[in-house]
Amino acid sequence: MKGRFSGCAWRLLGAVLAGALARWCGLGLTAAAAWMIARAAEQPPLVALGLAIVAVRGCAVFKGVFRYAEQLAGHDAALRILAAVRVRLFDALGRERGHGRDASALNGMLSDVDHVQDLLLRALLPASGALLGGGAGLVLVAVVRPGAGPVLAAGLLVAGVLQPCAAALAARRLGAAVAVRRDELAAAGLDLLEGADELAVHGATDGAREAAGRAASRLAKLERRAALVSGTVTAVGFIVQVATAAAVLLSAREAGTVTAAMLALTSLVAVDLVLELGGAAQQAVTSWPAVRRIAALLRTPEPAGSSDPLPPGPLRVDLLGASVRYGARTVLAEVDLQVDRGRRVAVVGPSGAGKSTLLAAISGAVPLDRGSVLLAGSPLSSYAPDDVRRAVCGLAQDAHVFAATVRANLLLARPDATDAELEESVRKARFADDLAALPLGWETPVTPETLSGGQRRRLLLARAFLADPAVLLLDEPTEGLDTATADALTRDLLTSPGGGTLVLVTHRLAALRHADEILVMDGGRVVQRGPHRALASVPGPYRDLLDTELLHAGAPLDPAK
Ligand SMILES: Nc1ncnc2c1ncn2[C@@H]1O[C@H](COP(=O)(O)OP(=O)(O)OP(=O)(O)O)[C@@H](O)[C@H]1O
Repeated sequence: MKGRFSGCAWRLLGAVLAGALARWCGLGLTAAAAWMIARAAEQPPLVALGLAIVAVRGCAVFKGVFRYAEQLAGHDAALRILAAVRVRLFDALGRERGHGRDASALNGMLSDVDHVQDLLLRALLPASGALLGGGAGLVLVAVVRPGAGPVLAAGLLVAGVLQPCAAALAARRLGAAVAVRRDELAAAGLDLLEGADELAVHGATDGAREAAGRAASRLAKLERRAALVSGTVTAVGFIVQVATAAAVLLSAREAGTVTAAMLALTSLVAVDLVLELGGAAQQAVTSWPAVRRIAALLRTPEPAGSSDPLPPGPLRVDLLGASVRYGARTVLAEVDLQVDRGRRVAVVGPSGAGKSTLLAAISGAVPLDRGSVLLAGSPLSSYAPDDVRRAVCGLAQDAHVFAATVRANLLLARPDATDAELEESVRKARFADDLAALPLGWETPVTPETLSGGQRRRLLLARAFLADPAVLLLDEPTEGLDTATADALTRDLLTSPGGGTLVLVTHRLAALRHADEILVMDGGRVVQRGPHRALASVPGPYRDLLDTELLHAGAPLDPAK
């Protein structure tokens, strides 16, 4: 991969060189043309203009050739770099597996990659061309008329430093504000489109439309301001350009009309070249944050070269002071957990207690802020990520049903599963009746939209059973089932022989008397732990949850029995 980047560096250097040559030809063309026109006014013999004529033709031709070469080499280098960055980005994403990224975050990342291209083609190449071109103009003027050199240098300084700084500042301030307003408008538009039915039902369509209108006018106002600032910066650049050329003309007037005209026009072009720095600075400011995000992601450490093999059968899981943070918020706080091989642990607690996060921490799908996860006594990182993925999995809240047949959706977990194993998995997951009702049975094509929430969950549960991992993590597997079926399924999970080590997140407590241990979580912490009988017999959060469940079921509050 390094070789691929260094190959791109050479191409990029070639593009910079071609860009510089194109600009030097442009300067040469202007200087020669200006000299030729001014000299022609003196009506010399044609032969005196011969060299200038050749120079004008030559510079004009080569300017186009070099410009083309610059574009070709620049785009070639940028596209190669982009391809290499994308490959590395997907590798890095694979390594950090999930880590709280959703589809829109991934889309954002891919558009970040496009900024790498913008930075190269719209900032780096124009900036290098501007500096090399402007510098060459200065050298030419200073050599022909040393006195005019400082005058042009002053003009170049204003055009090449102050103007880009002003442009960058405006891009930074207004660009960020415009992005916020654009998001606001997009969100308001989406609300109007996707929530049209609900808005109509509640008579809130006009209000939502007005909110979107207000967001649109706020954006338009800001964009007008941005356009005004950008126009002002461009106008100032133009004034600096003309003023510099006039000042050079004045300072060189004693060198004769021909030389003075040539120097003035050369200065005009030199400042014009340097003014490209304004656009380059704007682009750099816009693209830099995205490029930094990409660079940070690419720094995700490569997996260790060698990895331990995972022992066969159910595996022991240990969490040692595991903490997870999302931004400034701690959602899992120093959780300790030991689950021996083949043991079955249930996790309960109110919504937002951190139960799903705990499962994600065990599987390594979210990075720990502090603490560690051990699998069979060794840190997760000591095993190959693919081995961990296969050994520690199950049913996550955001598990996906693929647009394929029921059979294909299940075989994804174990392509070599027999029909008997497939049938056993759907029976255990209570999906058999749903399957029988499907028009083509196992061969029925399904999508996330064609199944009900409960059916989707049961199909995914069947897939988790079929996978039969060494550590089975189940997040609310009984969601969408009636309470009797849900309790029967939970009881099966906790009592049937075989299977891997189980960590089960559930909100139904009725069948938990069969669990080896129950963890009660609240606010990211384990607030109570123990077997059902012990927890149910003392006042505390578990007893409260149990009382609530029994009250809802209309049963007497005698949970310890
Ligand atoms: N990707 C994320 N970014 C930011 N905060 C998150 C993210 N995922 C979860 N959280 C927050 O972490 C906390 C714990 O979430 P978690 O999903 O683990 O709770 P839970 O106990 O499983 O809840 P529920 O029973 O409702 O599924 C919640 O407050 C949630 O808002």
